[in-house]
Amino acid sequence: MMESAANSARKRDPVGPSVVRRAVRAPDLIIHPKRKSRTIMRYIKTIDDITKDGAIDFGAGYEFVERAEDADAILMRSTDLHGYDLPEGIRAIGRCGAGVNNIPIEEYARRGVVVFNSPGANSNAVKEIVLAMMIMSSRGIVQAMQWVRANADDPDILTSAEKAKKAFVGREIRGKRIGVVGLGNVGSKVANACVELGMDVYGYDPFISVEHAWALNREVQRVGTLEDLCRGCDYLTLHVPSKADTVGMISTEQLALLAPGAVLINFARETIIDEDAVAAALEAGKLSWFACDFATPKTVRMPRTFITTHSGAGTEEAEANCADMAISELKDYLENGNIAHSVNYPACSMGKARAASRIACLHANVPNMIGQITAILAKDNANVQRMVNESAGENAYTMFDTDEHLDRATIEALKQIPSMYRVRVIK
Ligand SMILES: NC(=O)c1ccc[n+]([C@@H]2O[C@H](COP(=O)([O-])OP(=O)(O)OC[C@H]3O[C@@H](n4cnc5c(N)ncnc54)[C@H](O)[C@@H]3O)[C@@H](O)[C@H]2O)c1
Ligand SMILES: O=C(O)CC[C@@H](O)C(=O)O
Repeated sequence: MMESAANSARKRDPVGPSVVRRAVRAPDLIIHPKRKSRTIMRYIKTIDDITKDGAIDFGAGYEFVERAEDADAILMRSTDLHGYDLPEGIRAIGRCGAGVNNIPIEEYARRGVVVFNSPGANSNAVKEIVLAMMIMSSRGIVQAMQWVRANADDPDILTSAEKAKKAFVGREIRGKRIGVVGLGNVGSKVANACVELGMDVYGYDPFISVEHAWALNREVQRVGTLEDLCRGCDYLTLHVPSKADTVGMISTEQLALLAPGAVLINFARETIIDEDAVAAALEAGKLSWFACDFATPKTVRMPRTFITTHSGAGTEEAEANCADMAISELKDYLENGNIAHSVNYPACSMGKARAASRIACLHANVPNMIGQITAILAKDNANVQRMVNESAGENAYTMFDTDEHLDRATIEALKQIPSMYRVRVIK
């Protein structure tokens, strides 16, 4: 399958979604005794334009549907799902991108819906636009271009430009101090690139992963507090997720510590900064420029800003990388129950589902779940080939292969275990 969701839906459904016909649904909730002879189709609902040209490729055995009610999984980008009426049939969500503050991930976990993201898949795109913002706010590039356009009718513009150019004199970034808040996929790349550009680079990330710590250039100096990071910075760039401890983390106190005329760059989320404090710092000249990916009613009214349309990940490469990663995560989960890069369930893999049957249980991370599951299996005299149990925070995942198909009553009994959110009959 290689076509846009809209095209696909149009072909099957010329008069509207109500006539969408379904082939055999994946056996998650219903056991199909004869399913070997029937084709299993899985259905995907897309939300947002996943790629600019609409091309998304799930391969054979998948179809796009218009209505979420008809889908097994959702593939999406930045639409806010808080308050969205998620249909019961949705088992997974693939978020093409890093941030998941637009998805109620804990609520969905308790409904047995696994949410995936695509960590790192767009990080190079963000790094590049952040570097562009640093340079644009250091040199009068945009202003010079505006001057040229405004004076396009001047027959002697070559000479006039020579006189005008002193208004656009800037400064170099080499040798300047930059603070990077958050040293994950984006922040570590920005920090390393700034070292390459000859900057004095400081980083702050109390939760840095081992992988990113290893990837960091040794010249990046790590500091223990946000305040130490901000002190004396000519540039401050933000690369943290939006969550309780990061909302409003850049406010009057942090801005006051920056060097006079510093540049603030926020390509993380609009919530990370206190907008009133940033506006005041711009008015007072404490900040020379504010570059930001989020056009809010307040940011668009601030002086000396470069504001983009949440375009940090807006490259063909990043869109394709994010879609590829999210699609392969969704497919492995729908077909085999394996979980990689989930933001609300633990990673878990048992490889391809090859035994007669594979069952996945999504449940709370509470004592005696495995005991209750195995007791029910014992009653059915089921022989378990392999079983894996993983947990992450409040949620846990138990997956097992059996020699024979479990009967319907056994599946029902598993579903009735208290704190069991969902039971999937994958095969
Ligand atoms: N503008 C865009 O288009 C765009 C694109 C990608 C990511 N983003 C945003 O940027 C964020 C970062 O992206 P990423 O891919 O680097 O994510 P990531 O998860 O790889 O990195 C985030 C880093 O922030 C660190 N962190 C968490 N809480 C922190 C805190 N209180 N103080 C300091 N560091 C903290 C984490 O330890 C982690 O290393 C995303 O969550 C998203 O909101 C925006
Ligand atoms: O989907 C996008 O365009 C932006 C995604 C970006 O904000 C992210 O968090 O990865």
